[in-house]
Amino acid sequence: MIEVKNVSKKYGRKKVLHDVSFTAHPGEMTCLIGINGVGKTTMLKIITNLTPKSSGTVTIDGQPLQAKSYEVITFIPDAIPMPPSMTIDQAITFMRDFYKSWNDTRANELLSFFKLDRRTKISDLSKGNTAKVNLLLGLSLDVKYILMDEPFSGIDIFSREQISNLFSSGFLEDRGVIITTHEIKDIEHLIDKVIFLDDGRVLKTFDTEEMRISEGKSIEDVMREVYLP
Ligand SMILES: Nc1ncnc2c1ncn2[C@@H]1O[C@H](COP(=O)(O)OP(=O)(O)OP(=O)(O)O)[C@@H](O)[C@H]1O
Repeated sequence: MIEVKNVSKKYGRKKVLHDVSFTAHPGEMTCLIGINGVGKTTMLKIITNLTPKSSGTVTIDGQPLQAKSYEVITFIPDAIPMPPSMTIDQAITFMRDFYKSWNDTRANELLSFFKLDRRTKISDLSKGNTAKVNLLLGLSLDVKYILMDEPFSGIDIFSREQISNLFSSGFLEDRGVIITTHEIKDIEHLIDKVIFLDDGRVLKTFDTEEMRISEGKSIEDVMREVYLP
């Protein structure tokens, strides 16, 4: 389990996260929802130690993040972190050399799922295909927890559909996923737990299935109540 407890973050004098607490579990998709600038990316970067927190604690399976944690958790940023001059194949080789947890079989499955040609240069890919390669590089690591920052941002409806199909097709297996988004339409059916953020604060947290059963509400219904009172 990933446990975020009373985490606050300041950039200079600006406080961007206020006492944020939540948990994310293996086998579940936890979604951080909020408009641009509420602190979603900062939260993911704090969990993976890419940015320091000002206070609070983060533990992964009861342990604070340490160098070997990168074999259990990965962060997929909203833009591909590889040079545009690389081919997909070179990016794969880089990842394979760098990470012990790299899984070539999974990478090959993803290449065929997305119908990508490994000889293509990243600079020659469409926005949608760039997003798919970015996901492929992260999802091909055999890690227990995957953090994804806005995987649907700025891509066409067909690419969004294909990525959403991938998420529901068993590729995520029993891994724990934390995903950020400001539009839940494409993945609403896949989300187990929701954390609404506003201005760096948790507004509401709920289990989607429980909410559907007890109050008959979808995530979008609750969103309207929370953000448009
Ligand atoms: N390195 C930084 N230095 C100073 N301020 C920053 C830095 N990174 C983010 N911020 C500020 O922190 C706040 C939260 O940013 P963050 O990127 O975490 O939000 P977000 O919810 O992910 O937004 P988006 O959906 O636009 O990515 C914003 O006001 C942003 O301008």
